[in-house]
Amino acid sequence: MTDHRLTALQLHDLELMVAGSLEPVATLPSEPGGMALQVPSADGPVMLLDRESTPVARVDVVATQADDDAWWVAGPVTLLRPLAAFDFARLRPGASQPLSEPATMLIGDTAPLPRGDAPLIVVDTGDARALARAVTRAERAGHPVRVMPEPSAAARAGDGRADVLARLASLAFGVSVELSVSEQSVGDGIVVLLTGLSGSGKSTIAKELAQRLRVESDQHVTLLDGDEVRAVLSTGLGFSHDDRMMNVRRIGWVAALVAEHGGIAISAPIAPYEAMRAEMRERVAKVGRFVLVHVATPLEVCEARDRKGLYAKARAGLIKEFTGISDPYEQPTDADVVITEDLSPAQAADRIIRAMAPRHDLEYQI
Ligand SMILES: Nc1ncnc2c1ncn2[C@@H]1O[C@H](COP(=O)(O)OS(=O)(=O)O)[C@@H](OP(=O)(O)O)[C@H]1O
Ligand SMILES: Nc1ncnc2c1ncn2[C@@H]1O[C@H](COP(=O)(O)OP(=O)(O)O)[C@@H](O)[C@H]1O
Repeated sequence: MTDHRLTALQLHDLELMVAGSLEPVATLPSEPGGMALQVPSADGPVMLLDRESTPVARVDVVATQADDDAWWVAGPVTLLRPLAAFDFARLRPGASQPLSEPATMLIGDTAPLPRGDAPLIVVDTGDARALARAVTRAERAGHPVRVMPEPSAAARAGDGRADVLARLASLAFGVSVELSVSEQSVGDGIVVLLTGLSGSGKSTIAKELAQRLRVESDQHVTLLDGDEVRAVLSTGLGFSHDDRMMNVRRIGWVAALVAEHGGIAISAPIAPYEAMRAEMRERVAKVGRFVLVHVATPLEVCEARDRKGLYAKARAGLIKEFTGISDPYEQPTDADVVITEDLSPAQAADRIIRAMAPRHDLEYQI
């Protein structure tokens, strides 16, 4: 007897066999479909162990194929005990809720959601976090959702993967299946720059935005916190024209790096000068998208808020070169989004998210 610890996808194979969507037979890799098992020896039956090393099924080997110093084995699979529950069990094959058709299957982390409330099929690739995010995103958008466990055969199918998944999903859920495909590329990175006076609400909105995107987007989100930037990245810099230019240049450099690697960077410096914002836009445009958000709370409102007492000090001449009082704030004329003070931070985040997804604005449901 040989033990074989199943991979996440091979566990899906068993799940589909139990649900009746896959033949209950292990196959050789040269045969289409089924579970292909490579084991160190081909003597006798193979015991299949789950992720906790519990024996869950047995393969009675009827065919073998040598491969370097291992063997591929094939034969009927017998389930020995119920499989441990999979994530979102209620949505998986075998849970037998009828689905209206046609259903759309999302392939890839950023596949656009269809309009309306058409049923969606999310693929479980074995990444629990990605699955949770995809299901949450689709359910929040009001779609009935089912989860299709990716079988090992789909992963082996190369370019044919999407077709294998669609065919099996159609079988598993009894509906015709359309595909919505996306593959994330480097150019998907985004930099959001929130600019505005001190106290305008940049940090509050930036935090709200980061929180929302961490749930709704499949991209990694980096919040370049203002205080942290000044304390670490720009330590030693003050508020002279040149120091501010350098501060925002550094923020732009880090943010562009995040975008270059496919992430979302959110930054919220005052960024008072047109030239520094243009420089950041130009730098980011080479690697991803740049979204300029003007938090346009008027000076009187910011000054009335004066949370840190800085405006009072600036008025009293105790702080020199204070933006809006004794240093200029050059109003942006090229903002992608303008946030007025009548919007709540949540409404402001909504607007920004819409502006971030111009190509398929239903990708982020608001
Ligand atoms: N002279 C002067 N002018 C403007 N702001 C001042 C100044 N001195 C200190 N502070 C505090 O520093 C925060 C602004 O830093 P930033 O890095 O965002 O500014 S800049 O983009 O480099 O212009 C800003 O914080 P926020 O209120 O969060 O905007 C101020 O609290
Ligand atoms: N609609 C609003 N949007 C954002 N902040 C608001 C709003 N209304 C009131 N505030 C308050 O204004 C202050 C803005 O501070 P902050 O977000 O730190 O601004 P900034 O980062 O631009 O200096 C916070 O105390 C926040 O609670």
